[in-house]
Amino acid sequence: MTDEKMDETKKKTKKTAECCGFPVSIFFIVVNEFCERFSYYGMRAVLVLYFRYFLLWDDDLATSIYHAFVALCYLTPIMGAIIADSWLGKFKTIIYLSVVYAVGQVVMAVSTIHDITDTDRDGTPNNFTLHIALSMLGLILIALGTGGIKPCVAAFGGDQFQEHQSRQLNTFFSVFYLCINGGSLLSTLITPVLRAQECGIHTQQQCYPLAFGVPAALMVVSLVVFISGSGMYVKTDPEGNIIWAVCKCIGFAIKNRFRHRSSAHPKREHWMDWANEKYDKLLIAQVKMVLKVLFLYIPLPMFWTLFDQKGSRWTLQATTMSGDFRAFILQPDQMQTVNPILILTMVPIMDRIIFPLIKKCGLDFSPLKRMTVGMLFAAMAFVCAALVQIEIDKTLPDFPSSSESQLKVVNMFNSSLNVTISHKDTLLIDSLESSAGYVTLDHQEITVSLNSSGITKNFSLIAGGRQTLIIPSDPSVMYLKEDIKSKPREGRNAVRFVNGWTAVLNITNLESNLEPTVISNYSLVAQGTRKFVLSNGAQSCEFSQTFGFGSSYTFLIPSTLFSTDCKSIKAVEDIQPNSVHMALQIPQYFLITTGEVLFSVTGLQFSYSQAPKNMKSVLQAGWLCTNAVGNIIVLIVAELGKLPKQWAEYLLFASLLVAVSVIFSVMAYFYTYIDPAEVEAQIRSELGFEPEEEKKKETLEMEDKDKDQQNEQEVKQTKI
Ligand SMILES: N[C@@H](CC(=O)O)C(=O)NCC(=O)O
Repeated sequence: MTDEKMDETKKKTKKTAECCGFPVSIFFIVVNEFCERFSYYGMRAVLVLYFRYFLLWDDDLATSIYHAFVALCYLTPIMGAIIADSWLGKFKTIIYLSVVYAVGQVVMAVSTIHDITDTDRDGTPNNFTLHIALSMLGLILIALGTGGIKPCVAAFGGDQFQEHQSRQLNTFFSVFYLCINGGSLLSTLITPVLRAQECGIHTQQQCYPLAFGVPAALMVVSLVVFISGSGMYVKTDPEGNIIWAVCKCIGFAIKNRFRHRSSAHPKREHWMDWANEKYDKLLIAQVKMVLKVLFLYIPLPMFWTLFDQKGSRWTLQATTMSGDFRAFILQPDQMQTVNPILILTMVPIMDRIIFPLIKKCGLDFSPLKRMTVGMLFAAMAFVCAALVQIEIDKTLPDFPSSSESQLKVVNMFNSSLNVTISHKDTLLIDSLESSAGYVTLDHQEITVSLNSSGITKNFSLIAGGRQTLIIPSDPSVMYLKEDIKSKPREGRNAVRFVNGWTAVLNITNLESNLEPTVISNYSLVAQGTRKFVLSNGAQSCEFSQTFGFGSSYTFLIPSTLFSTDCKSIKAVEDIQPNSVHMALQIPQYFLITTGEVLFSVTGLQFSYSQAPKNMKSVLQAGWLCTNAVGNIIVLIVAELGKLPKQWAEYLLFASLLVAVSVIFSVMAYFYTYIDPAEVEAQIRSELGFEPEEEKKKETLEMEDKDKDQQNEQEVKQTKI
């Protein structure tokens, strides 16, 4: 026997150090997972904003690239599993791919430094191509790394347990999940705060380098922690190119079945038995086990399709709600942290109280039943989301349809005006006032007549748009300005000013000085009381306004501005602030998280326990792939399924998941749980093999004897 083989045998029989019944090496693995998930979720938390506000992509492109990246992160586990199971083993795969991951995070952080291409020092990069290229390279490396190590880390953790530690193994998967969510919670809270800081060499900008740099540092820490535990791990070696062997075995079975399709050939118990002619019974049995589980996975992506929308659709829903919790203000994207917070509390409650209680009541709550119930919880979460959406819709403005136009009129003239639109609607508007709300018109070509002065003017409105007609102090130069026709993003407030004063004004928060009679572009301001200082160089005054979430205002500045110390400024509300409270999202978060605990934590354990020893990472990868497919479904639905009402889309998803969970429960009913080790041992004994370890020990002893005999012979020969 070679030294290598002897080492391997020793490794497999190695006794690991234990603490409270757990292998000590587990400590390094869970800390590693905590840091890695911090790195991943921290980066993900600010990614869409980076696309939107640094690379200046539009909403659709930013969302699509974001979901494509998430999908890629869950597709690469297949590659990681192949490398681990057939080439490097889990330990080395985790180390090498973590290096790729850390490099990716560093490249990503570098790509966010605007100063590297800001040659004219105006605060915006001058070479977007370089930033885009670097960030795409960074994201690809991150996806390779995070996805590649994902199936290996959980399976590697599982490998650390001996047979007598099966109870601890289940606890390990729960603790593992807690670490994932601990990392995710902290990073989702911290990185948005880091982003909000200002930094830069030449100009101060939102600090994306810090927001991406900290996750990069955590990834390096994760790698160092993992390497530190090196001496303690049980490292099982790869067992050859198992995936290729499985594919060949399946291919042969199909080919052989096809060749013997005539009724003359007796049927076999399982179609994989058609591989009997060429492949050994053990491999065929292992393939059957894996296929049985993979078949069960087919309906699972639908769960992830719903689950992953908490990062997109639900966050957008939160932007139309009020985040004022009195003691603190919650931003729409921070609402996502409710999920990891609930996970951290619910996993222990489920593990310690609910599951033991169910068991005590004599109820059978097997893993597949848990997963089915988990799906139903997720469906209920979407029903809740639909109900909340209906409440929100009641408070949303009626934005125009694509064939309609909406018009508001602002009177900056020094007396009341009768404004007639297209000889039909007549509006009486006082000086420094606006019409009450928007007039909706089903045509775009309009005539506006100011009855007292006899001025008449034709305008062409934007179809599907909202506009304001400004009548300045000289009504003959009245003009149109386009208004926003959706809620301002991220729960902020859109404000603009109409300058009715006689000269140019400088207003804080506005990009440039405001000419007389002109209306400014929108500026976005956050919730709270905001102060605006207006000055003309010689005089200045300030006024304050308290904003909620998602409102839009036009402030009318009168000619008496400085004589009234800004008090005569008139606020016109174009879009009312959000009035439905974000707390209403808590029930849907609670339901989806309960679903996640039942579905995801159980699925992770199930994938590990039902896989043959040499195919554990393969099944972990298969499990993660269901997540990738779920994200791809989100992408497709976002592109194709444009339902007119958001609540209807939520209900559609809920119904689809209920239908899928019924199918899954039928499939689960026919699934028989197995102990892969037992099945393998049974087949080995049927084939006349002895148990693996015994056999190896015997081989070792026999080889030792052989060596002794050889030595004796050599000695004899030398004597002769
Ligand atoms: N609950 C999620 C984390 C989050 O969305 O913040 C989770 O546990 N995901 C599993 C994972 O492996 O990241």
